[in-house]
Amino acid sequence: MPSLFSEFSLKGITLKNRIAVSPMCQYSAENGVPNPWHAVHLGARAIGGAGLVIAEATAVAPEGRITPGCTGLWNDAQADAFAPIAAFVKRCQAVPGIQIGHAGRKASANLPWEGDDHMAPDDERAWQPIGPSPIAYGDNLPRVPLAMSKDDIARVRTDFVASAKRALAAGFEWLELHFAHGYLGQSFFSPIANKRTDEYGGSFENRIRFLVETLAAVREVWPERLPLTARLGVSDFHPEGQSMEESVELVRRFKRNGLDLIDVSLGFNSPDVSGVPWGPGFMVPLADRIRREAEIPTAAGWFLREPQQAQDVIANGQADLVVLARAELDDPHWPYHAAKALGVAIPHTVLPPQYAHWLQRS
Ligand SMILES: NC(=O)C1=CN(Cc2ccccc2)CCC1
Repeated sequence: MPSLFSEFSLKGITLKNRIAVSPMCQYSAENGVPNPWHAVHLGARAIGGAGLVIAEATAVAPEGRITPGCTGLWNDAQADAFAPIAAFVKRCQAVPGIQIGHAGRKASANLPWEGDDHMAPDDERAWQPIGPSPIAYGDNLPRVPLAMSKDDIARVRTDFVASAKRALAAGFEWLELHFAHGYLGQSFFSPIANKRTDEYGGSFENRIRFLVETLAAVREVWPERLPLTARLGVSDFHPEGQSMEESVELVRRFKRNGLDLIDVSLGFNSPDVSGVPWGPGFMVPLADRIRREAEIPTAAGWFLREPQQAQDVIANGQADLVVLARAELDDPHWPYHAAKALGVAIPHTVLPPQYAHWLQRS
């Protein structure tokens, strides 16, 4: 049995395979409420055989959305709308996960296919982005964020806690804190975005404070038996970005504060991505390093598409899970097709009986 299709147990949860559907923004919600689009988007990939299906970056507060189309868990109506979606994913023997986050200075943007840029400040849909410092991301996201007060920081931390409780109530069994891609959590860690002179900026200890405090607060309400994870940009591949040494140490602190797995990604704190070594599996070596040096289960993503490539990541012990995004948009049955490609004995068992009993017939 290829290791890509081996089980993975973490706390009280067991994944039937190592394939995770990445949290992918659908920009299809109104007032943050998921709808049939989200049910079919996530449900189709649960049917397709992934072991873990993670719902998109879901805002802990209205101003934490990337765009007006993003989902939220800042109220109970949103949680109620997520419940049948989580239940369906579970019915397909996949684990229902959700990523919660705050877009920080990247918030208040147009949908990617409607500009992918900050909405004009006088756009009736727009709102004021907030962040660690009054420093704009730049390029397509030029708005200068309002520097957060200590009260703002405390409020957003409690928003994360409240959203985690709603995720639990909705039936999610895997929680991922969004601390990557230049959004709020990532930006506090980044020397590029965070120029604060109080205890939330400057030194490494100060720049990780928001992330560690938020993780610790969420851990207190997220059941011990369920995995609490985080997606972290471990590098910006940028001279002014945080070092890998700092990222390894931050993950060690996360682990000490109850993190069960780290999903390794990019920082995206600067529009200058000229240093990023784009290419097949280019983040796998960094995930491998985090896994070994912080001694924590790890998920690896970015440009993973071929079955053998994904199989090698797991078989070589470079990560415990592979996270697929575009590969799963391209093919919701990617796990089934990978099982066939990798010679799994009865590949159709990757699919639910409604499909398998026909596909097993020649
Ligand atoms: N919610 C997220 O984490 C998103 C991540 N993205 C990946 C990405 C970021 C930067 C460049 C390419 C792709 C696209 C937009 C939404």
